[in-house]
Amino acid sequence: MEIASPQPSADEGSHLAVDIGGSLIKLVYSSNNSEPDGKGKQSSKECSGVSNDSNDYPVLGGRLHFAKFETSKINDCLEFISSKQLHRHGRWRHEAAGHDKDTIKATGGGAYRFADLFKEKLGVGLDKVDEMDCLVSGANFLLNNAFLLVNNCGSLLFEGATNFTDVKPDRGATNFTELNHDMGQAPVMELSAHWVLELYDPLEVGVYFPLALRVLGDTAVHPEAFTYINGREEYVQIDPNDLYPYLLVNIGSGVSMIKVDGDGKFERVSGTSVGGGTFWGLGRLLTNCKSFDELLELSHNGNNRVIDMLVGDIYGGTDYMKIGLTSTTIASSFGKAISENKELGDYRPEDISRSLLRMISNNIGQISYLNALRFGLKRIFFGGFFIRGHAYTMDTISVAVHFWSKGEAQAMFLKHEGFLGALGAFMSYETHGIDTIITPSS
Ligand SMILES: Nc1ncnc2c1ncn2[C@@H]1O[C@H](COP(=O)(O)OP(=O)(O)O)[C@@H](O)[C@H]1O
Ligand SMILES: CC(C)(COP(=O)(O)O)[C@@H](O)C(=O)NCCC(=O)O
Repeated sequence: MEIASPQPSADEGSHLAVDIGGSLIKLVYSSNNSEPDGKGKQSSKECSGVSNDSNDYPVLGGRLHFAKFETSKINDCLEFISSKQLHRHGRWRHEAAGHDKDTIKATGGGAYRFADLFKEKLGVGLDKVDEMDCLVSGANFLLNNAFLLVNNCGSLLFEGATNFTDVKPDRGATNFTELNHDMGQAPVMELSAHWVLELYDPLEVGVYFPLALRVLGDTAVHPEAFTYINGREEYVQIDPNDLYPYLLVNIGSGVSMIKVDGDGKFERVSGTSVGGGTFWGLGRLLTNCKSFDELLELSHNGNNRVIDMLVGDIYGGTDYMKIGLTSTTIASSFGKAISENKELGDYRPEDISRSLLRMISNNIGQISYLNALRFGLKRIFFGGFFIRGHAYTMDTISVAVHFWSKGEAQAMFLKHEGFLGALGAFMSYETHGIDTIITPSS
């Protein structure tokens, strides 16, 4: 039976795309209003029964919204779509254009698995888009557009920053001109691109909320890729003329490694079944954690050396430098568990979580490096929700890539890590509206 839904308001979603993976459902949808989601209406966080976290991304002429749900809670996701009428807008647009398409773009295995459920509950069909195509087009879009911003120094305007003193003065303060700071009006200032990169980090957006980006002269999307070295995120300026080839490693439930040579030009060159599903699945069994976040949180206070067998454990506390191994290098993940007379309950869940996270991240880093080496690729971009911007995960992956490649290959992480597929599906609409969203009105 179809879920009864309220009438949509004029300014809400105009397109919706879904990526239904083994673990999570990702939604990308646009709205025509430039107000942040939740202002005067129900935000995705507030929507009852919805266990998602979401963020939205203010772009010119509208907003792109990102939300995720556990795949096992698909009904919550359907309720969310219905409550916001996200499935209606694309359809109206199609109808207005003379195409009667009662479909929404969908990728991931769930586009097949749940097609009947979408039809039954929402009355829409799923127009399936290939998962690898979507990952690549989503990644290419983000990586290419980040550069446009970098290239447009001096032509950007921010409106609505409530307090300029909140803006970090040590970061490019000399590079902006305050154009208008009348208390009665929204302050407007001109910024250099570098400065915007810092300001526009979604992690910091809350500080400047409500913030709208207005661009004079060119497209603007915030930067996407960053390296994670010694605990520091460094944004990377990527020249679209020098973007390809690269290796895209998507760490979802499983891991896909894709060599990308251009728009729509790619080959899935490798993969591994030891990925995010392994960490969450094995971790849940071993620690009795109730959520992925709890398992990840546990790892913060864990010590992997309690369970991992180190080179020093085997070599009586000394290094094995002849082959480049220090005494603290992990010789065997979880190896200590065989040599001690201990049961699972004797180990702290924190230590188990830490060892597991380290083992899986390190393994993915090494396989990625080998595939980069195989094809002579210098850049590896990591996406997928396993990463979750988590310091230890990114650090382990970076160290694994750096250690083996001796700095020849660079590991980079994508800010919209888990939304590549959904974004790619969104962009597969013939008129997805992204151009109107990010192109400044004259
Ligand atoms: N809230 C969450 N619930 C479950 N898994 C999560 C969550 N956040 C991150 N993850 C991790 O992300 C992985 C899924 O990543 P994702 O890119 O969405 O892949 P998929 O498309 O296979 O669902 C999970 O296997 C898990 O390791
Ligand atoms: C089958 C998949 C493409 C599905 O994508 P996911 O839902 O995991 O994001 C992925 O799980 C995968 O690439 N697994 C690894 C399979 C292998 O190469 O061994």
